Amino acid sequence: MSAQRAAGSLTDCREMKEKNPWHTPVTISITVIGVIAIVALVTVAVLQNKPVPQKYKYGIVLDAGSSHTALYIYKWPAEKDNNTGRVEQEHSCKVKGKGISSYAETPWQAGESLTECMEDAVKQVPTKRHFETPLYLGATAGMRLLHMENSVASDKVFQAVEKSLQKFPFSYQGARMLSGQEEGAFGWVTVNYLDDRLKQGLETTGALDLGGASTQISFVPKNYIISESPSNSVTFRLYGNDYNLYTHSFLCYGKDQVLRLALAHQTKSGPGEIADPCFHPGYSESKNYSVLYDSPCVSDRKPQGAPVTFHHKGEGNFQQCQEVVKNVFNFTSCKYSRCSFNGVFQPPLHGQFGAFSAYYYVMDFLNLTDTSVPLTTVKDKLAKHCATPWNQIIQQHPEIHVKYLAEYCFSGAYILTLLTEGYNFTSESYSSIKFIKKIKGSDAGWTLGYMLNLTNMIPAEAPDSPPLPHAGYVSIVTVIALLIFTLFIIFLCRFRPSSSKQPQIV
Ligand SMILES: Nc1nc2c(ncn2[C@@H]2O[C@H](COP(=O)(O)OP(=O)(O)O)[C@@H](O)[C@H]2O)c(=O)[nH]1
Repeated sequence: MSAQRAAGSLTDCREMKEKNPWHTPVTISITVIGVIAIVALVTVAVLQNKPVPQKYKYGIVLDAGSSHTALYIYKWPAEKDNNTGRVEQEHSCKVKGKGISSYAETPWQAGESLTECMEDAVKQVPTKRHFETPLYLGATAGMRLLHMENSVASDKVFQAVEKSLQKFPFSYQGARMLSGQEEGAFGWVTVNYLDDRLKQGLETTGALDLGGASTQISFVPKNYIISESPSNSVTFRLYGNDYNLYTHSFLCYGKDQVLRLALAHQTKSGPGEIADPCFHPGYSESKNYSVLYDSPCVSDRKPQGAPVTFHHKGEGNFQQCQEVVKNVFNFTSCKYSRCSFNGVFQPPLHGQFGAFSAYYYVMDFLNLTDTSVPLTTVKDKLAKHCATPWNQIIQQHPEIHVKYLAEYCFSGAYILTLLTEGYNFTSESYSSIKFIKKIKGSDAGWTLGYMLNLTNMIPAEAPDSPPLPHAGYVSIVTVIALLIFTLFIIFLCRFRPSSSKQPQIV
């Protein structure tokens, strides 16, 4: 029936043209005007909503760690309101030499050490963006220890660093010491931001950071009773979601300071020689006592009348090494419902964890980043590594810094002990840890979270998203315009002839 009707109306249209010769030009004119109107409408829609060419903003953060300083340049789209565009790491630069806290006696050198990476940053950031690019320096546990030891010296180091950074054409925002709690919390923000967990309100990932002088654990526990230890809690409201984060930073439990603690513990028995199970058989070095005890983490353990040097000899025994490492933890006192170690409150572990910094360096070298491998196998592999003679290790890895190479057995044993005995990861929950260096091209660490916080780049409430993306908007306008035009043509065909036929009827 409808096909017949459609055929009928087509015949009508044909008849109409034949009977009304003036009708064709009118229809053509209307059609042309209609087409022009639609083209104009769609052009306006396309141009009005077209994204402007991508421009970027930049931010620079210097991570002044205990062992070294690293500079990170971040970049994000400039046209997003309130800087809410996705932030990515654009570039990084490792400052040559040691951390700024090692320049306590020559503070000006701390400032000077940053010059090369800063000059690199000047080249990396487009010149017209220099003056508006914020520049931050955050110092962590190395400077915390120097401050404890000698606050005048740490102030001088900060002054020297500040003087040096202000010479560059960026918007200098200050150099300051981060608290352990900030270091832990911003590491957690970085990991979850990069994984897009915050914006989407997904279950968050815990953050495990192992530095040279301190180590941090941060995660959102299940059924967390904050009042049990308020100093371990940080609350955030991000993208409209509330987070009650547990975080703790263990000063002196970074891998360099723990090595000192372990050695200091062993020198108690006899100061002339340390037969160390955590170093490879055949390893033999003469070391300086004053260097070993030159840290507030161990200074009170220095034996009376110790000689100037001691002989550090490797034994390569993983089982014994584990015992040595366990001795640096205190598991006896806990005034809370549960503790990790040294009387520090820790709620039950919950969710997945990302372990970065030295966790990654060490486990990656040892080929142990796969946490689906049973813990017993991990320990067996590490025991084999520890028992390998030192000369063989050097021969097998000529490209690796000897200091790092000598310490992997100790560091591996420390990491496993810290995770299992310290934080209570079991053979089952060990697989919830992922050893990571980067997430989507950006380094895992506290720096990105620190900058996101200081530049207000993570809003407390979820931003209003535009109702449609640009392409969607243009498509809808086009479809609606075509629909109106088609209806208009149909209307013309069906109703116009009847008025032109009337005079004939009359
Ligand atoms: N094996 C290895 N260790 C590293 C490397 N870079 C840094 N480390 C060590 O890893 C530990 C942590 O370094 P880092 O994350 O820079 O911590 P921070 O200096 O305390 O902020 C320190 O003991 C460093 O000596 C690396 O590339 N390889």
